Amino acid sequence: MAHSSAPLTLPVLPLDDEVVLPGMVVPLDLSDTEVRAAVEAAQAAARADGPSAGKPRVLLVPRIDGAYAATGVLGTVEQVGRLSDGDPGALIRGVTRVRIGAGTTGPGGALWVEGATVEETVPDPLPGQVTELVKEYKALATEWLKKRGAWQVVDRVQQIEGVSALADNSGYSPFLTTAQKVELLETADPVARLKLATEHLREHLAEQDVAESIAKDVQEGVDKQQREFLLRRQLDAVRKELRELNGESEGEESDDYRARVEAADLPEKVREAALKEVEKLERSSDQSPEGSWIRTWLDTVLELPWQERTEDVYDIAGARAVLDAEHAGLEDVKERITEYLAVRKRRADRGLGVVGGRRGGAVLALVGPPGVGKTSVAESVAHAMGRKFVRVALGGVRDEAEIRGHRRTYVGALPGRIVRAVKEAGSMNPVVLLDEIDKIGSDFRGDPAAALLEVLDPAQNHTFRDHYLEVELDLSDVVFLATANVLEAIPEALLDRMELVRLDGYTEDEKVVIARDHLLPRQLERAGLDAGEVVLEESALRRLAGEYTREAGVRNLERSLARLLRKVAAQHETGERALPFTVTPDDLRGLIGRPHHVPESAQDPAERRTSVPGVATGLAVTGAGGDVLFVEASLADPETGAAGLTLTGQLGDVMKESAQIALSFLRSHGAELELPVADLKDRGVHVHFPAGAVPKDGPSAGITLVTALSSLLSGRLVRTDVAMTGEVSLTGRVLPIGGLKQKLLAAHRAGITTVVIPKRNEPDLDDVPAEVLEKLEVHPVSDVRQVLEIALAPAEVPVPLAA
Ligand SMILES: Nc1ncnc2c1ncn2[C@@H]1O[C@H](COP(=O)(O)OP(=O)(O)OP(=O)(O)O)[C@@H](O)[C@H]1O
Repeated sequence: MAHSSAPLTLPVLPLDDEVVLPGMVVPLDLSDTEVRAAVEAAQAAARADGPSAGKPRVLLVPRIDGAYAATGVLGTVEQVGRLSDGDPGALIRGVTRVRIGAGTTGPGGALWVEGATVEETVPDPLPGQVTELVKEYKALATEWLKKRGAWQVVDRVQQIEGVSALADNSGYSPFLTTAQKVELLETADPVARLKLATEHLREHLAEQDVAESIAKDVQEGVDKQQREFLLRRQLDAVRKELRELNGESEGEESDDYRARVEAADLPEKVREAALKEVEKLERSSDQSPEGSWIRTWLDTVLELPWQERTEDVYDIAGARAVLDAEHAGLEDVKERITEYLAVRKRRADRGLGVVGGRRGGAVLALVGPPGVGKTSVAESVAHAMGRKFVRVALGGVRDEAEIRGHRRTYVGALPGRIVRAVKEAGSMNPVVLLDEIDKIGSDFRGDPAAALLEVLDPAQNHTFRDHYLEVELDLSDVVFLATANVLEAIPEALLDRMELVRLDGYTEDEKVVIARDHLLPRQLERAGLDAGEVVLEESALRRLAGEYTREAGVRNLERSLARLLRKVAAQHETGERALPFTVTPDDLRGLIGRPHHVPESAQDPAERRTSVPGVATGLAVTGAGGDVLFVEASLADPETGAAGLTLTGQLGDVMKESAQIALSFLRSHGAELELPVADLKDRGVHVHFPAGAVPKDGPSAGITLVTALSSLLSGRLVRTDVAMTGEVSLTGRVLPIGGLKQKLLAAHRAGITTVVIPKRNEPDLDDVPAEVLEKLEVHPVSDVRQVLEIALAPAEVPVPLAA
């Protein structure tokens, strides 16, 4: 509430861009003529009024853009003197609002106006809202003052009583604009004025909060940057000193990836990707893990032979000569490889790509037992083509990432083996041997075979994408070869893409030639002996192959030769032996000990495996090539033994079933064969396949099982010199089997002279080397009864039946 009263006439003191509210005390500069005129007029008026007049009075009126406000403040001149800067000044106190009326210019140039003081009324007692308002204003003002560190003023503000005085105190606030202050001046109602003042204060505090938090953020950012900058400077200094200590020159640290990428001969897309990484690297700090990932990646990319390729030698006759020079025998294999090279050459001549698609024969797979020369034949292919050779061992690979790489985000990520192989080769068109492709597995980590399919597929492999590398790699010029021990274990889809080349193993004659022409010269060199210093008689080599080793390949033969030569070299060094030295079969024992493999037929009859009824000799193919395998059968005591069929020796399901079939056949047909099959009724049968640690499977032991059981029941021995292979049906038919060549080679190695084979395998005999067939009496049969006739020794031989 406010109303005007008591007319006054006072000299106007104009305030430019300044507002004084009642209660405020302000110093004013008297060197300003208008101010001085007003003050002097007020002083003169006071003097004229005599001693009771009180302090001189002026009317403080804000003047904005030359226009006076409608309300002013009556001010008393408290003091006249000097201001802090030495100018004459007056201290004026605002007292009360005055509404301005008409004006005239008076003595001394001062403007005199008439006015009426504005009376204010504040409700008493204060309504709750107003008390709250007072509290709020005081709280906000306190907060603001504290922020500015104006602690001494806080108490004064807290002590101000009266709504009007409190509101007018805000006139001191430096953040209020002149217009806002004029508004406060012209708001006569104290409660409304306090509301206004509170709002301004609240707004200002809020603005300040925002500004502060921005400032804080900015400051923190600046601090961090500064810290990082300083640390980097220190790091650089330390590095420099280290380099100096190590005698390196500046910049030798080949961190300059950008220059390296720019200088490298990279395909356009790869260069783009690499430069992108360089940018990332430049942005990242030296120590960040990302930086080190990027460097490893860039190193890999820079080391790949993107534009390197070797010139192909497409001289087919020359290639054949290389193959012949490096390997003895293996006629079929060399033939097949020569054809493969010839087709490649013709297609290359016509500008055609590699033969692709299913069964396209893009990949030659060399299949055969260990040590038959698969790896070394593959290496010869590379020689023959004039290409680099790299071997990728796949045995035991179960993780797709091994082939295709780990994503870069993975800790310790690496490119896959294919990319590593290309890097190792140093050319984009090497011969890559996928070794032991039959030994890849698959599990929850994905299917490596599927990744390999992509690698081998000519339709896809020109844009092979390794997860780590992320840029495409063209594998279409790579010649892929594969090796495997067993065909059955190669994943079907892969098998589909391969052209198989079989290496079944060597005959003794072939081994002798290989040993003489290839293994011996190599091992002589390894032992530091000159060619011709140690010579092995052919019969010595033959015994070495036949009695000291029993294998499809020549790996152990090579080892035995190495052992022998080391021994001779040592003897020569100690003066025990003069060189040159020709090794005869009789020298072997003294040099490398007793032979490990004596043929069954050469054993003392009582020592032979087949010296008791119930044991027959079978032929099998394992991962190590063909082998002879015995089958032992026994009958349990009716009193103590368990009934039924017991099988031991790590058998697969198919083999177990063929044991059931053999037993069922004898149960139903035994009587015709004059076998005491009644024994089978209540006595348990146990069949065991020795070499129990080697897993065995397949149906080809069928006729061996029937023979062993028949021998057991009849008490007739199985002939020691006979071995057999064939599946048997419930009616006694003999069904064909696989791996005939390997089996016959094994039989020959073991000193077997008679073999029984399924009639339907007769055509396979063409693959068996003539020298082996010459030494073997082969009986093709179609019925198991024929087998028994051949294999069981005559009944007259008196042997006690083992219970
Ligand atoms: N026909 C051959 N002529 C000359 N050397 C041979 C012949 N066959 C094998 N070799 C030699 O026998 C050794 C064994 O061969 P290699 O390592 O290539 O066998 P592999 O079949 O690859 O065996 P694995 O399946 O265990 O890898 C090699 O030193 C190889 O040179």
